[in-house]
Amino acid sequence: EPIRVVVTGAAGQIAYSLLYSIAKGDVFGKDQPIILVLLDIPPMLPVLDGVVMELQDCALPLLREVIPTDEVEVGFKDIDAAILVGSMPRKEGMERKDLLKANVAIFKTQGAALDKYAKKTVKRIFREEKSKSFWYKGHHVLVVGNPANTNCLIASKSAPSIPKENFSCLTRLDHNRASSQVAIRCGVSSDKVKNVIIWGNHSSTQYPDVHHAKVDLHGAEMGVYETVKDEAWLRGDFISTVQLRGAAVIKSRKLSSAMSAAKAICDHMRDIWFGTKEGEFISMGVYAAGNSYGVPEDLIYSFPVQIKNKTWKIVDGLPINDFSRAKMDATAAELVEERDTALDFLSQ
Ligand SMILES: NC(=O)c1ccc[n+]([C@@H]2O[C@H](COP(=O)([O-])OP(=O)(O)OC[C@H]3O[C@@H](n4cnc5c(N)ncnc54)[C@H](O)[C@@H]3O)[C@@H](O)[C@H]2O)c1
Ligand SMILES: O=C(O)CC[C@H](O)C(=O)O
Repeated sequence: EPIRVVVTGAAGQIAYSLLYSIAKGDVFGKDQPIILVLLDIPPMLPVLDGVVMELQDCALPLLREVIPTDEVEVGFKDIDAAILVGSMPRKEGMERKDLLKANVAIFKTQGAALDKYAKKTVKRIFREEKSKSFWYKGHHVLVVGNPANTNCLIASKSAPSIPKENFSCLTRLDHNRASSQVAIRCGVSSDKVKNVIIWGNHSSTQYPDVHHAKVDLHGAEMGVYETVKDEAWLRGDFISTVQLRGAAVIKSRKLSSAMSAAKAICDHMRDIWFGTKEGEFISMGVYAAGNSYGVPEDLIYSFPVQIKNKTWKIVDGLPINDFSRAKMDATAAELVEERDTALDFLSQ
């Protein structure tokens, strides 16, 4: 049976890099037929037609149907996975939270539409509770549009019939950036670095943490701190490079990142579908309720996560030193402020 995957902002630049990878089986598997639903706003329908033509012209065997639309009831009907990209990107000099007013309304509307039209698949979700950790099976809504954490929280709050655990936001791009910076520094390929963590907000307050990360150096697994042997870099330029990378790409390209964002979306969704590797964790923004790190509960906060049977679980019990604690709290404080501002906008 084909699965139905909706991508919003389908006429935009991230979607242009993303749709081919999804349609050729990089995300949901090489044997999984797909119906791609492309949602954008009415003025972009002519552009969507061009995207449909190109997808057809790729002659991809797994792609059974492409449905372009500007209607949420068509876009979200019976979906198995939703990738919510559609929104405004920031320009040079803006912070991601400057997009809050413009974008948060989109995610409120789309959360409500998911609640209404995506119900059939949502009912297939079941929930199993294990002490403090929660495991869920089900279909997934990934929020990419910025400010991604707060948009995700608002979409989820606007979809009360969908469990919060079926929503996540993209911090995998930051995770990949952190892994790659460490790999370059150690002179290894990026697949030799595992278990970096992005804590908190997909913003310049995010905390890229390598205290628990490992590098495979010629077959020997080593801690990143002991391998890099440069605490000043790890606590200084490494962190700021990852925190400010989005802005650096905009400054250079005059457009926000798209190829790397699309790759990160594929990594994120593939891990939801197929699980994370044994002994490894990845970063994603998830609902903070029940976390063991003292992060305020009513936030979408990026944590280290392991995924099995399409269900994610925050990795508990990692020791947190004072340096990390302060940074984790600072990014949480920003998220609290963003949430309250967003709720304020939406109530006006
Ligand atoms: N979380 C991340 O890591 C990450 C990474 C890169 C970009 N982003 C964000 O992703 C978003 C999209 O970036 P882009 O470069 O593709 O932008 P873009 O401007 O190229 O494309 C955005 C598309 O969204 C469409 N759109 C706007 N409102 C919509 C709505 N209500 N419903 C459906 N579609 C709508 C636009 O018409 C446009 O086609 C931005 O907010 C950007 O900041 C997030
Ligand atoms: O706003 C930006 O920073 C650009 C898009 C994305 O969030 C990124 O991290 O590259």
